[in-house]
Amino acid sequence: MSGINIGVLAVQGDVAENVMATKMAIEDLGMDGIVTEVKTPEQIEDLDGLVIPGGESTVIGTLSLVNGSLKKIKEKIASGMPVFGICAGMIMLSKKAKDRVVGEMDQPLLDYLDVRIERNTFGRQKDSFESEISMEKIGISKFQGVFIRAPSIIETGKDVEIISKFNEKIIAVKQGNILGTSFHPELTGDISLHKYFVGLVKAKH
Ligand SMILES: NC(=O)CC[C@H](N)C(=O)O
Repeated sequence: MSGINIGVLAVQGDVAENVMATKMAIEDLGMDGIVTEVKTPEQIEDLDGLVIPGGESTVIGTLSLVNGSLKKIKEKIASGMPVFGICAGMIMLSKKAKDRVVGEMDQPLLDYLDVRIERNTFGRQKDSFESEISMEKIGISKFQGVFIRAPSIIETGKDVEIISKFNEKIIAVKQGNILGTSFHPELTGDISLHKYFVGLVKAKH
């Protein structure tokens, strides 16, 4: 069997950091695989897994809609491709998102992860913070959560597993092959969560 091919959606946001963390995860697991920045539907078609980085979800959504990659990502998720949405990436995966300040938003979403999200739950850029969190359910007992204009999950559907909470707020979830976090693992130097995701991709490969 050939190596795995993981893409990092390179529209906007923390792309390079996620390419690096995913490459390190593959290497650390002793696996054969490549990680590439992807933008177009053609590049997304060939992937075994996709990371959607944090950034600004309205920008990522609108640009992906315009160039046709949103539709292609939806098709790939429907066919079972594992996907890891980080912060804005998790917002992109959701069925419904509102903003803490602005309220209901009509922004392009992938409409897969059965959750309702509140954007900017923890405040603005200046309210960014770090805190130790835990994800026992997926075997990670200690992790440094980096929260930057981070969302939280305010409602979950029946197929959604809650992986972590911080101050009573849901900050990490899993639904089948879809993984989402409010925080930014690629900014910590700890690749355990990226390794977990690569494991999902491998299992599906
Ligand atoms: N760090 C991030 O990805 C922030 C997400 C951003 N607040 C949004 O709503 O899209």
